[in-house]
Amino acid sequence: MFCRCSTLRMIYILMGVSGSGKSSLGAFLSEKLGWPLHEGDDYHTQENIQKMSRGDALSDQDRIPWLLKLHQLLQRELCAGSNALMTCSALKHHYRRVLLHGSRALSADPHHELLLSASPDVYFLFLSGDTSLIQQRMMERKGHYMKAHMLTSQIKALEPPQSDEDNVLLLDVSRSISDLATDVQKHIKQLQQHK
Ligand SMILES: Nc1ncnc2c1ncn2[C@@H]1O[C@H](COP(=O)(O)OP(=O)(O)O)[C@@H](O)[C@H]1O
Ligand SMILES: O=C(O)[C@H](O)[C@@H](O)[C@H](O)[C@H](O)COP(=O)(O)O
Repeated sequence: MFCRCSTLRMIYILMGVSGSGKSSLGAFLSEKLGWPLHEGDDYHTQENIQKMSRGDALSDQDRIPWLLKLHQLLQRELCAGSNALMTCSALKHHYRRVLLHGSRALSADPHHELLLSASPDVYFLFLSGDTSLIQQRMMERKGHYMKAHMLTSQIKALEPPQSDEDNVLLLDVSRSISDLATDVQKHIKQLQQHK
């Protein structure tokens, strides 16, 4: 259950395929806003990391326990009344529901109204754009277990947020990190005005 209090706080989940810029934008925003950044990849099991390092895509079974851990972390931040940032690929609609609603999303009817409604204070920043640009950046990225050829399976798994997910800000990966951060800051201002 999400805590509801009157203090203004928000959590952004930076989502998108590997190489889309989640960590880069997350680190930039964390520095600029002074908000903590939780790197979703830090919560993967060793088995998941080893699997991805071997070049195998994760399955739903691999990801669900990871998403439940991230859900708990989100809840702790919300209950503490903190602003925070989190990176998480959150590739599928179901994964985003698990992040927002935890185990309730596993047992409930997927079309249940509760699960389709936006969760207050939690927004997704969806980094999306040209596949060849992302692939190029992954090839140039040094020392990461996720190699560029894994992008194909990431894109195959991706279910871009549709209109029933109205808690999403779309960000184009071709833009500079500082321009993307400016858009996020504008979004924060708009939310503050409407609180
Ligand atoms: N908007 C951007 N402009 C230029 N380079 C970027 C941008 N976003 C990410 N990169 C670069 O692309 C690579 C992948 O970004 P990263 O933040 O690691 O993605 P992710 O966390 O989604 O896997 C990094 O080397 C990063 O420096
Ligand atoms: O759901 C997944 O398949 C993983 O979470 C994946 O999307 C994630 O991208 C990797 O953990 C690599 O990490 P980077 O996103 O930092 O490349």
